[in-house]
Amino acid sequence: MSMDVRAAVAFEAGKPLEIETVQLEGPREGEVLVEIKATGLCHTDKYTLSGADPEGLFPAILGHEGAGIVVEVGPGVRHLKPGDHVIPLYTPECRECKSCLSRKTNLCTAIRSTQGKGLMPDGTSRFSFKGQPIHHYMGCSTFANYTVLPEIALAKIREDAPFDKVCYIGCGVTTGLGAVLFTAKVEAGSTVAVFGLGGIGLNVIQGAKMVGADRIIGIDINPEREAIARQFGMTDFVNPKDLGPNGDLVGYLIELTDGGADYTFECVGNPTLMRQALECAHRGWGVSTIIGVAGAGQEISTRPFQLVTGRRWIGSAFGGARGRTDVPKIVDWYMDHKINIDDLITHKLPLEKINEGFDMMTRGESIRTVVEY
Ligand SMILES: NC(=O)C1=CN([C@@H]2O[C@H](COP(=O)(O)OP(=O)(O)OC[C@H]3O[C@@H](n4cnc5c(N)ncnc54)[C@H](O)[C@@H]3O)[C@@H](O)[C@H]2O)C=CC1
Ligand SMILES: N[C@@H](CCC(=O)N[C@@H](CSC=O)C(=O)NCC(=O)O)C(=O)O
Ligand SMILES: [Zn+2]
Ligand SMILES: [Zn+2]
Repeated sequence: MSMDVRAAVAFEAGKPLEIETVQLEGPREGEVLVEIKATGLCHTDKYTLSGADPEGLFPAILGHEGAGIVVEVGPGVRHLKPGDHVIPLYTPECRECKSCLSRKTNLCTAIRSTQGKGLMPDGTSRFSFKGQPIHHYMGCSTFANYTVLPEIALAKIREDAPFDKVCYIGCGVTTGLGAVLFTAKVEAGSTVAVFGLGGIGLNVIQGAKMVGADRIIGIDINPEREAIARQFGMTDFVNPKDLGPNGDLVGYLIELTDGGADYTFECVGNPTLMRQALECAHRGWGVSTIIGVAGAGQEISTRPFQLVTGRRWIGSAFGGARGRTDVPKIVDWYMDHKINIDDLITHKLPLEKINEGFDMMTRGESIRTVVEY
């Protein structure tokens, strides 16, 4: 049986999303139908819509930062029931695959190949429009008021958590906090440099403050980001534009930190900044974590000497978090006022105005926009 749902459809790269009524089939074996109550707009959605994502497929229903309620479960679903509150996981946690069992990574491989093709694990799509299939996106497709996901791609959360806030835990909050806590494992007393103070970078700052970093340096070309970053724990702000057209950002940061930062994070998706973030990490022990997603064909480079002399270059997806295990805990942190989400959600829109949310992101006016259904 299929149902009508409201969705913002990405028909073509580089074109605005179009609000349409599309058809959604019910859940099959191991799948769950979820009513999405709210979704955040992440830079990654904009990146894929732009056409820069080598895995980008069209038409598709984008969105991967949602929260909602289970409506129906398919055969074989063991851990969820109608009425449960959930957060969709673009990084699932099956607890059975080689990656999950390794305990070395959060990158569950159980359904990654079909997810990357915009399909459910059985190789088909549940969405269609005028009889033609529409691709799923990152296994989530939260820009629709109902969606279907595999059970292993849903974190069950407490029922008193507000959807319009905790949806952000579905990507940005977990990515930023997790990169500090689970990937880099920043210690108290550290010096941290954060490149890019958007929806991800501000959560890196929040995480660094949480673990007791002494000094937290924020780097952004948007001067509007200074005040909010200071509110979240940034101690020093650097606008690379203030250094002039030939400014030496790396040299400036090394001097500012007496030899380099213990930990640096790239939260923009710009290979030049990735190099700068590595090179301003401290000789001998500095760790630089790439979070930003770069466009198709882009590559990173540095002199191998930078690594020979003890800097380490690592990356983090979904903050290294194991979604079904860690996301409910992060929801608890929010409910216990241990983390601040409210001040990062700067705008709320109905689905019909979703393109305005992306326009504000492009102009640097919003941190996170949330669409409430
Ligand atoms: N690895 C992962 O798991 C995830 C990666 N991402 C990626 O993280 C990146 C950031 O995402 P959001 O914070 O949502 O984006 P955003 O658009 O909210 O923030 C980007 C920030 O970077 C700043 N910026 C742009 N160019 C800059 C430059 N040359 N120097 C310094 N600052 C600059 C902007 O002013 C803005 O404040 C994106 O590439 C996104 O795709 C997002 C979520 C998860
Ligand atoms: N599809 C892109 C890469 C996109 C990417 O790196 N995604 C991140 C999450 S970004 C969230 O906002 C991620 O978790 N990647 C791991 C994964 O398995 O996709 C490309 O092909 O370059
Ligand atoms: Zn995201
Ligand atoms: Zn797995």
